[in-house]
This record gives sequence, C-alpha cells and structure tokens, in this order.
Amino acid sequence: MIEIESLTKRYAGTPVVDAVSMTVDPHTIAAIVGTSGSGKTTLLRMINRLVEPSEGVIRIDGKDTREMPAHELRRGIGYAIQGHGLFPHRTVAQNIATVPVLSGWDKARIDAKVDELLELYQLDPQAFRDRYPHELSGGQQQRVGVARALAAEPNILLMDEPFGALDPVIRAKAQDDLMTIQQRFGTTIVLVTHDMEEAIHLGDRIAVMDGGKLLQYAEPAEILANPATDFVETLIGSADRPFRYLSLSALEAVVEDGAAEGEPLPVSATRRDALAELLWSGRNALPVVDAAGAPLGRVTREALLEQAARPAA
Ligand SMILES: Nc1ncnc2c1ncn2[C@@H]1O[C@H](COP(=O)(O)OP(=O)(O)OP(=O)(O)O)[C@@H](O)[C@H]1O
Repeated sequence: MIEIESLTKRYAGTPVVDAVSMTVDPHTIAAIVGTSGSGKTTLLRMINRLVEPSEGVIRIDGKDTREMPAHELRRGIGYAIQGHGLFPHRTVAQNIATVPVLSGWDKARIDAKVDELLELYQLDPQAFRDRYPHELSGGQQQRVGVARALAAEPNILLMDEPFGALDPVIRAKAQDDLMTIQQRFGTTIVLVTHDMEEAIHLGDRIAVMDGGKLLQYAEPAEILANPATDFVETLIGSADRPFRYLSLSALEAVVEDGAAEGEPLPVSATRRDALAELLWSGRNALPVVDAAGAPLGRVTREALLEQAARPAA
C-alpha cells in the first residue's frame, strides 16, 4: 500500500505538487492524468525519491520512505519511463538484469528471469538477449524497458507514459500485457498518462491533477458519472463519455436468454465492443458465448443503449 499524505513539492517557492493526499491499495493500478505541467511526473518521482518532497509524507506498507536510504528504496520499486531509458552500451539481457545484479542474485536465477521476461513480452530470448538497444524497434525497446522495471519482481511499479511512443496496435497489446503481469504478480502500479482512454482502461482508480492539485481520485465509473469539477468533465470528453462508460463493464450482466444470428461475441468482451459490433453489422442482437465457445444467450442493442446512460447519482 502506498499512502501519500499532504505531499507538496516547491520549486523556487512555487508549488508544482500541492498538498496531495491519496492511497494506492495493494495489487491495484492508480492512473494519474492531467494536462502537461500539472505535476504528474513530479508526484510519481517523489514516490521513489528521485524528487525529494518539500513537505508531506509517503508511507509504503506503513513505513515512512524517508527512513530508508534512497537507493535501497529504489531497488524495491520498478520504474519505467517513456523513451524507456535503456543503457545503450549494454545488451538487452544486461539491461533487464540491472537490478537483480545490484541485488546480488546468482547468475542462473538472473538468466532464468531475463528469459522469462523476454518470453512474456514475446521477444525470443535466443534472438534478443544479446542485442543492443539500437538493434531493436521502438516498441521492442519499450517492452524491454518495462521488462527491466519488472526484473527484480518489485511490489511496486511506477510508470511514466510508458506506452506514449507506441503505435495503437502495440500500445493496446502492451496495456493488456501489463494487466496480465499485474494480475500474475500482484504488483501495485502507479501510472502517469496523458491519455484518458488508457487511464480508464487500466486504472482501478484515476487521479486527476491540475496545477499541482489533486482534483479527484476515484474509480473510473465514478469519475465518468460524477466528475468533481468542470475541468475533470472536460478531460473526460463529453462526446466519448457513454462509450467510455460502456467500455468499463463486461457483457455478462446484460446477456439475456434467447438466440441471435451471426458471429458470436465472447463474454469477455466489453459492452462497448458489443455495441460497436451491433452498429457496424446492422444487427439488433448478437449471440454471446463463454470462453469455451458454448452459447450463453444474446445481447441486444436496446439493453446496451440503456446501459450507456448516465447512472443516477
Ligand atoms: N527541477 C525542476 N525545477 C523547476 N521546475 C520544475 C522542475 N521539475 C518540474 N518543474 C515544473 O513543475 C511543473 C510540473 O512538472 P511535471 O513534470 O511534474 O508535470 P507533468 O504533469 O508530468 O507534465 P507533462 O505531462 O508535460 O510531463 C512544471 O511546470 C515544470 O516546469
């Protein structure tokens, strides 16, 4: 658990992070969104003390982060940034092994970890282990950057626009991979992003920053339904709101008995996926199947449209 209490950072007397308090529960993802210069990166970097707070306290699992040496603190916290920050003169394997080496792991354990992470990121270890960063595509470098951040199996992972430079297809894949990893290792993640879509997709909770202040910190559905200020509402984008709202929920609860024609949709799809498919194929109902392909029932346009309306406050 990360507890942030009245955290302030001032530069030349001006607060760029201003009395922010928030708690990130274990095994959850907190997404920090906000306009450029709102203090997102500064807030993130105070968690691993790359930036020292001017005031306030951060506790990790109950322990004040000021009470341990900064390098020790950072060893236990993964950190991935846009542009990946790989060491150019070290191979992919050496990059990924950075923190395990510092932590004194033996060679066999390090090699196994490097290969496990490369495989997880669908980079064939044989082909990629000994390459240098300049021999990789941007997307591959990005994945190695995240793999490096995860190598020492940190309980906490800080990510600053980690997918910013990726094309939409690779980006969606990287987001899904992150969620898989998060579920598998139970990592607590704080992620800075410009992209509300990404925050809604990944965040268990979303922190909205403006001018150094935390305007709202809540679950995505709550932020969409009840934005705390006009600024939060603008950031959500009113035109996309119903679709974003639909994208938050799985189909299961709107599946009804009955048959429908055509290609079925898996129940793991979101309501937004279902509505898109219904609209695009000009149908009024779609069959829904479970993970094994067995029929569960159908979902109708009407049921989905009802779900897209703003929930009662
Ligand atoms: N070392 C520093 N010295 C002085 N001012 C700084 C320093 N670092 C950041 N700032 C200022 O603090 C403010 C917040 O910066 P920060 O990088 O946290 O914003 P951000 O929300 O992450 O922005 P972006 O989305 O553009 O990355 C900015 O106005 C920035 O100019």
